[in-house]
This record gives sequence, C-alpha cells and structure tokens, in this order.
Amino acid sequence: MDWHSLHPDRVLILDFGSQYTQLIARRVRESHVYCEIHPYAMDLDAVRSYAPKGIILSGGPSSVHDADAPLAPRALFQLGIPVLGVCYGMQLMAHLLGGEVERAENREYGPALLDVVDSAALFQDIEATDVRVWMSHGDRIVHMPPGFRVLARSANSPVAAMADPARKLYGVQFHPEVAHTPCGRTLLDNFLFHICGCKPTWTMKSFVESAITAIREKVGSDRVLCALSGGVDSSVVAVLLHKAVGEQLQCIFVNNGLLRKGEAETVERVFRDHFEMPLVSINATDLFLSRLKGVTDPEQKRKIIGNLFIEIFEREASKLQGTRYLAQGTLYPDVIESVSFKGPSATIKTHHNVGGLPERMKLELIEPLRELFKDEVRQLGRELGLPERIVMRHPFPGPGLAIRILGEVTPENLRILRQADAIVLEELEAANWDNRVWQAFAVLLPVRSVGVMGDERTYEQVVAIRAVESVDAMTADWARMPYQLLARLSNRIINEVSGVNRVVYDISSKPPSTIEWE
Ligand SMILES: Nc1ncnc2c1ncn2[C@@H]1O[C@H](COP(=O)(O)OP(=O)(O)OP(=O)(O)O)[C@@H](O)[C@H]1O
Ligand SMILES: O=c1[nH]c(=O)c2[nH+]cn([C@@H]3O[C@H](COP(=O)(O)O)[C@@H](O)[C@H]3O)c2[nH]1
Ligand SMILES: NC(=O)CC[C@H](N)C(=O)O
Ligand SMILES: [Mg+2]
Repeated sequence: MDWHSLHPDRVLILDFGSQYTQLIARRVRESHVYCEIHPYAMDLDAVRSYAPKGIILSGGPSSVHDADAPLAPRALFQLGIPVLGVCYGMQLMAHLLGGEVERAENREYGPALLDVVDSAALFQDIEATDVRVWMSHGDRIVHMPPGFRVLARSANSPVAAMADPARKLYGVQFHPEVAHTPCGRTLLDNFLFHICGCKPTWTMKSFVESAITAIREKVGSDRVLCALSGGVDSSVVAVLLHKAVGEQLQCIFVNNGLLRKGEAETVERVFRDHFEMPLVSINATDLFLSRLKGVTDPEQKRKIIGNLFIEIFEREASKLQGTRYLAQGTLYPDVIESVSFKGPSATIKTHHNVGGLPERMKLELIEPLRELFKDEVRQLGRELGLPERIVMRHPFPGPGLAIRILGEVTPENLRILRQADAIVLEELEAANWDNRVWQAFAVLLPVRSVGVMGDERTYEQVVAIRAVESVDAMTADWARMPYQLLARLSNRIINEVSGVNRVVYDISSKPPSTIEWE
C-alpha cells in the first residue's frame, strides 16, 4: 500500500537495537499517529522521500564510542524534520552535533527523579519537580552540542533532557515509552502534536476506508482466495476483503486434522451465522497425517504443513477461474522481525504462513494487516462489526496440534492431546480465566512416567499445561493461575484422558522459552 497518500501524518522510528523500539511504535500509534520502524541505517534519500512529520531515534545497547557503534548520517539533523532522540538516540545526537558523551561514574537503571528546568514544548503539562521517569543507561552527556539547552536534570544525569528548539531537535536520557515513566505519554504527545504538528488521524475507521480503496486498486477485476482459519486475523481479513471486492472473494477453510476438538464444526457454524459470503471447506486430514508420518523434527513439521496448505490453496484456486491472489493475515510484528536492527533476526521458528511458504508460488499475496499490531486488528474487527467471541479468540497456530505433540503426530497422540486440551479450555472458561490469559493449551510430551492408579502400576504419558499472559506474543509470562484451578485441570485430565498419568505446569517466560513448545 502507498503510505504517501494513506497516512499523511507519519512518523519514522529509527531502530538502534533497543528492546523498547516496538513500544515506542505502540505509544505513537495509541496517540493515533501512524508510524513505522526502520533500521538505523535507512538511506537518507529514503528518509527524504518517506517525508515523515517527525523522527524518533530509539535507544540501543551500544555506546557512541564503540568501534562499531551504529551511527546516523549527520545530515539527518539538517532535513528540517523534528527529531526526538531517546537514550542512545540522544547520546548519538549529542555526539554527532559536537557535544560530548562519556561513561558515567554511576549507572542509572530503573526509577529516577527528574527536575524540569525548562518546560517549553516537550515538557508542557508535566510537573516541574520530582517527576518519576525510568532510566537504563551507563553513558551520559557532559557537554551539549552548540545551540542546545538543558530541559531537565536527574541526580546522575546533568543533562536528562535537552533541546535546540530552533532546529526542533530534542533528546531525553530516560525512556518515555515504558509504563514506568508515567509522564511519557504526555511527553510523546507534546513531541507529536506540538513539535511535529501531527494530527491524530490514525484510527481503525480511517484504516478501513483507506485499506478498502487500496485493495480495490490492487485487485481490479481479478479474484481473491482468502484462507480462513476462524482465528481473529483471517476473519478480519475476510470481512475487509469482502467489503472491498464483494463476490470476487472466495474463502477457504482447511481441516488439516490438527485442529482442536469441535473446531471445524464451530468455524463452519460461526461463519454461516456471521458472514454473508461463501466458504469452501476442505477435509484434508488424511493428506496431512500421511505426510507427517514418522516426522519428529519441529521445523520439518512446520515446513511440511506450510507447503501442504499452499498446495491445497493452489489446487482450489485453479478450479476458480481468474483467481490471482491469496489473502493472508500477516501482522506488523512479523514484518518488523524480518527487518530488525542488524538485518534479519535469527530464525527461531518457521511460521507456517511466512517462512513455511514454498519458494515458487503461483498465487500473489495480499496482506492488508501487515501494518497492524494484534490489538489494532482486534479493534479493526470490532469496527467491522465482528462479534466479540471472534475478536477476543486466543490465537491458534496454523500448524495446530502438530507443534504441541512433541515427537511423532499419530492419531492416538492427537486423540490424547485433543481431549486434554478441551478440558483446559473448558475449565478456564468456567473459572473465567480464559479472558485473563493470552493463550492457554495442553502439550503432549514424548516421555512416559510411572504412576499408580487404582493400586496398579501405570507407565503412561505426560501432559504439560501452558498458559501465558502477553500483549503481543513477542514477550510473555506464565499465568499465575490459582492452585485450585490447576488442581482441577490435573485431576480431570488424568481421570478422563486414558493414556495420561501425570500433568505438569509450564512456568517459563518468553524469552528465554517461547509460547509454543515447537
Ligand atoms: N485451517 C486453516 N484453513 C485455512 N487457512 C488457514 C488455516 N490455518 C491457518 N490458515 C491461514 O494461515 C494464516 C495464519 O494463521 P494464524 O493462526 O497466524 O492467523 P489466524 O488464524 O487468522 O489468527 P490467530 O493468530 O488469531 O489464530 C491465517 O490467517 C490463514 O490465512
Ligand atoms: O499462525 C501461526 N503459525 C505458526 O506457525 C505459529 N507458530 C507460533 N504461532 C503463534 O505465535 C505466537 C508466538 O509463538 P511462539 O512464542 O511459540 O513463537 C503464539 O501465539 C503462537 O501460538 C503461530 N501462529
Ligand atoms: N538504553 C540505552 O539506549 C543505553 C544507551 C547506552 N548504551 C548507555 O548505556 O548509556
Ligand atoms: Mg490461527
């Protein structure tokens, strides 16, 4: 899509490798201003032609004195575009414009108190003394570049914020994007609205209109196949596309035999009740299970499944004359991950709809959500009138139960996991915990343990329960579910699911673990 015409008030975030870069983007978006993250090395001509209303330089792990410190071209500060440097971003600004940065005697990690000495522009509507902010740095600015003045100080940072208002250059040593900086929201708004002159026009309502226009332009009179899983992302894509191209859209749902209990029926029913568009439902259970036979390697499972999905989509597309596009629900975090700070990041997992795609595909992709974060997709779903039940559904991975059965996927393993998983979901719902977690599910482990049931020795399988809290699946923590609920889960699974004699609870966060086990 062409952002020039779609989002006139856009902000550019240059990433220097901070853990919080995505948070900066979230905050800007929450203020209804469109923004994109690009690597710090973005070409100056590209910046010019992107023509942002403002630029934010993220923090980062480097020091400006490191031999391989990531630098920005000095000319970035001469474009006449307002710049806000955060932490490393401010240190870099100072370093490049003739100031001096040095290693501080005391590092500052965590909370600090700020005294605002100049409340013009950036600190408008923020208290003057003892302002709580969150710091994470070891370097500090000892001399500001010519033209700059101090806006705020903290015990350890004589220059905790600085500005050259004439050139609209601003820097803060603390992190306004984190929740532990309560005034951060006001500060960022001051930058966006007062300094950059942005207007808060980025709303899901405006997105619907511009996305529909862009989709129509792209699709023309061709037909689109939309792969629908019943999850939030693909449901939103389907409704959006239907609004844009009406009968040129055909939805397809594949039962790959790796779905949860009753899922195929539910998806078909919900679709019939809430969507006014045709759905082709394909049962490919045997095909998927036969290709997965004997496979135990997680990446291989993912690739086999990804390829098979496309094979089926292409086969169905060839039956519908004039089908040129395949619509998918790729989100912004998938996109950012592949353009991160120092080039593409390491492959942790091949997500079936991204890296799992075959190299040569006949269908062209349409990905209308590739600019959005998950919570924006949920908002968009509401805007499009989708029922809350669909909007708030837990994510369910395309490779389904195959990546929750460690080891070989067999009909017997699927039976065990499906039953155990249904119990987890039922009990969470009954205890009103389903809407307090991002995702909750059962995992079947490839180990056996000894137990005693009814005076008899058992030697059976182990089920792990995974329940996590998260805002975007990039990081997650295990849910502190009540012991009583855990006890009920364990009790029911062992009693009701034959083949299982032990249940464990996964207490790992992401990172270092991931949400799924494979
Ligand atoms: N069983 C399926 N049938 C058809 N398409 C599928 C199926 N499973 C996954 N897909 C396709 O793969 C895409 C990615 O799956 P993914 O699980 O990330 O998204 P989703 O199911 O739409 O939403 P959520 O992340 O909330 O589960 C889907 O948007 C859909 O296009
Ligand atoms: O559609 C998908 N296809 C996949 O291949 C896939 N793998 C993981 N997930 C989901 O992504 C989120 C993060 O998962 P991980 O922490 O396991 O990487 C979690 O919400 C996972 O459920 C997938 N979704
Ligand atoms: N969070 C940051 O951006 C840190 C910047 C720099 N590495 C410092 O320690 O001061
Ligand atoms: Mg899904």
